[in-house]
Amino acid sequence: MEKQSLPKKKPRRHLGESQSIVPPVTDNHFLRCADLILPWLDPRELASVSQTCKALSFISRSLTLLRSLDAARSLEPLPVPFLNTVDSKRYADFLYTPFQIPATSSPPRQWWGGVSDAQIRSVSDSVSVSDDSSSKSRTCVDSVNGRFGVSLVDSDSMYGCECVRCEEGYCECLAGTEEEIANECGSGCGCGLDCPNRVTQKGISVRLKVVRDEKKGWCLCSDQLIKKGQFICEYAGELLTTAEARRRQTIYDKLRSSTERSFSSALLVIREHLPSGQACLRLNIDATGIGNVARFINHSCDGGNLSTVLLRSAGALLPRLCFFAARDVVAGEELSFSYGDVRLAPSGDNELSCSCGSSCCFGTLPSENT
Ligand SMILES: C[S@@+](CC[C@H](N)C(=O)[O-])C[C@H]1O[C@@H](n2cnc3c(N)ncnc32)[C@H](O)[C@@H]1O
Repeated sequence: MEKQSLPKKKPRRHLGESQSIVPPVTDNHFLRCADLILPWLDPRELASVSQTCKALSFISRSLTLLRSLDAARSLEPLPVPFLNTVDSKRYADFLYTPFQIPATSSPPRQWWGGVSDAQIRSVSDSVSVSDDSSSKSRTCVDSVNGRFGVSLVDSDSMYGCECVRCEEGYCECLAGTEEEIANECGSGCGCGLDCPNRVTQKGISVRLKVVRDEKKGWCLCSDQLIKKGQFICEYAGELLTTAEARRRQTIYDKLRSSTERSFSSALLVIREHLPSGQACLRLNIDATGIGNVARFINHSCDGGNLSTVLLRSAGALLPRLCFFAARDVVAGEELSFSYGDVRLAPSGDNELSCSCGSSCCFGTLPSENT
C-alpha cells in the first residue's frame, strides 16, 4: 500500500521568532534591519511604524512628481518638465548646474524638489508624523549652490566695457579677438545682467520640455514657437582635462556595453580650428553626471534645428558653447544638432545606431575618438 503523504502544515509564526516577515530583498539593508527589529514590537508600535511608512511613501511619491515637473530644479527662470508615455521612468537622475563648472570627483547631494511645508504639515496631521526634512533640504540647496557657483571668471580682467548701459549690438566687448569666438559683455564690464549684449547669461527663457522616446531616450523639445536666432541654452557641465575626458569615456563605453546600451553619456568635445586648420582650442564638457538641459539634446544627421556658437563673455576664462534656433521651431518639435561627422569618426564596437529619422541619416551616431 502506498503511503499517503499528509498535506504539510504551514509553520506558525510568533512575534520574536527569527523568521523573515518581509520578502527577502538581498541588497536592501533597510528591510534587513526591519526584519530584525519589527518582530519585537508590540501592536501599537507596529501600527506607528506602518503609519510612518505610509507617510514616507506619500512624501517620496510627491517628490517624484515634483522632480518630474522640473528637470532644472528651479535653477532656471522657467521649469522644464519631463513627459513620458513610453515607459515607467519619471525623470532622469543627474545634478543640475546652469553654468560650466570645474570637474569634481565628489559631487555633493543636490536639493531637488521638496514637499512644501504646508504639504508636510497636512501629511503630518493625517498620519501623526512630524518631519522637518523640508527645511534641511533647503539648507542643502544653498550649500549646493555655493558649491556649484564656482565661477570661471577672471574678476581682475582688464577686458570689458565701462558702459553704464550698453547699446544693443554696439559695444567694444563685441569686437572679438579670436576669429571663431563671438563675444558678449560679462563680469569684466561696467554694465549689469540686464545689458542687451548678455543674451546667453540670463538662463533659459523659452519654454522647453524633456520628452521620452522609445529609441533615443530623453529628448529636449520646444514647448512654444521659437523664432530663428533665439537663444536656447548653453551646454553646461563639468570642464575636464583631455586626460580625464579619455578616462571617463572609457568608463562610459564600458557602462554602455554592460547595461545593454541603455546608459547615455553626454561628454562633448569641442575643437575650434584656426583658419590654418590646426586645432587651437579643445573643450571637454561632461554633462553626464552634472549638467543642464542641453544634456538631453540628441543628434540629427541633417544638422538639426540648432546652431552652435562658441561664445566668450568679457572676464570669462573660457568660452561657452551656446545653442540658438537655426530656424523657426514650432511647439512640440524636438531640438537637435549634429554631434559630428559620422564619416570622419572611426567605426568600432561601441557604435550606436542613429534614430534621428532624417532623410540623410547615416544609420550610426558619430562617435568621438577622445
Ligand atoms: C547627450 S545624450 C542625449 C540625451 C539622451 N537621449 C538621454 O536619454 O539622456 C546622448 C545619447 O543620446 C542617445 N542619442 C542621441 N541622439 C540619438 C539619435 N539620433 N539616435 C539614437 N540615439 C540617440 C545616445 O544614447 C547618445 O549616447
